[in-house]
Amino acid sequence: MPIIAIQGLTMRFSGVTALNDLTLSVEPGVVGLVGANGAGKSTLIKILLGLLPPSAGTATVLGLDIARDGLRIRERVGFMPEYEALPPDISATELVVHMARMCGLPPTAARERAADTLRHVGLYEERYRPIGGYSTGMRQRVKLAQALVHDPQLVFLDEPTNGLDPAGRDEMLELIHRVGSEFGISVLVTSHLLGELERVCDHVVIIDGGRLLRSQAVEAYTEASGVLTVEVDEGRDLLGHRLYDQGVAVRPEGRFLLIDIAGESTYDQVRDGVAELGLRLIRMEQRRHRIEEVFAAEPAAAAPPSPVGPGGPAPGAPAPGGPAPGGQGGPVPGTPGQPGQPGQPVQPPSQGAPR
Ligand SMILES: Nc1ncnc2c1ncn2[C@@H]1O[C@H](COP(=O)(O)OP(=O)(O)OP(=O)(O)O)[C@@H](O)[C@H]1O
Repeated sequence: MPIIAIQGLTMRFSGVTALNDLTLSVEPGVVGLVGANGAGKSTLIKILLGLLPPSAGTATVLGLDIARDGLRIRERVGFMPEYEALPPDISATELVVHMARMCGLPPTAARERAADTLRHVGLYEERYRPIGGYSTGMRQRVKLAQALVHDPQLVFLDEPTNGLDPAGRDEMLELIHRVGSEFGISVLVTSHLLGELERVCDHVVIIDGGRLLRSQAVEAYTEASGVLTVEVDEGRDLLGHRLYDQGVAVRPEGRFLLIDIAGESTYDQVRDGVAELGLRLIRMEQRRHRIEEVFAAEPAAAAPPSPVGPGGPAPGAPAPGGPAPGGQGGPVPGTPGQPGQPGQPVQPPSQGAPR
């Protein structure tokens, strides 16, 4: 049974349509909800919690109707809001115990659950310090702890990595992964960065302007491409030139050669080339797409690759064709990069982007 089922959900504010006829079904697991700023993510969460009545449409959360069962939904669902309103003068323990009591836990159980939860999020040592002295990363963890303290079946995390440095972001993503895998709690996590959710989610939903763009398993976004990544110990350019002379579409990228697969013969040509040149083959594998490549800007995506060979880029020069396999990826061409942020801000897909 889906944990969230949405049918024709529309939310109009004066002059703004935040959600536009959204229909979506979400199965248990760790699910990413990705969209640019203003795409409608927070509005959707508020509606699903039964806090905001939609202009049109229906939805159920854990089988409960958002129009009738808001209170019961909020008993079973934890919520980590995007914006913080944490009281600076009290400790994490006081706040999280208070939230547990608000959820109906008796005093002793509330204290025990709060201590456990603060340990899980890595705040156990600091739990008696006033929140006002916490770093951004610690405050995000307090927000996560209060969302988990009543042992929900499902948790909504709204931009949990906001404001975190790369190390803090990695730690938060690891925590989110553990919430899903170790605690068995389903997660709906929002982000405006495609790349970071790819690492922790089973499924990613992409919305733009309140409309659904895509909803599918992460593997479906990252399916194998028609490009072969080849790495040799030394002699990358020797091999590249040889393949180019044989009519193979080949281009350098970092220490790799990227080769368009024309069929089984491409593998044979690479293998024969490596053997005849006496090189040591380190890797030959079909490259997988990264989610953000699906949304790469049209002009760059359409640019013809430069071959290795006459007129091609100098060995070692940055090559077109996207991020290095297994890397974090550079900025989408034509958009400003976000220093220190893995993944890309979501770009509305260009006209020709696959859907
Ligand atoms: N209470 C409101 N009154 C008027 N407009 C609103 C209200 N709440 C949200 N909006 C508008 O609805 C649209 C969607 O906002 P929402 O906060 O859901 O987006 P988001 O994807 O969560 O983005 P962000 O991460 O920037 O918050 C935006 O244009 C926003 O300005």
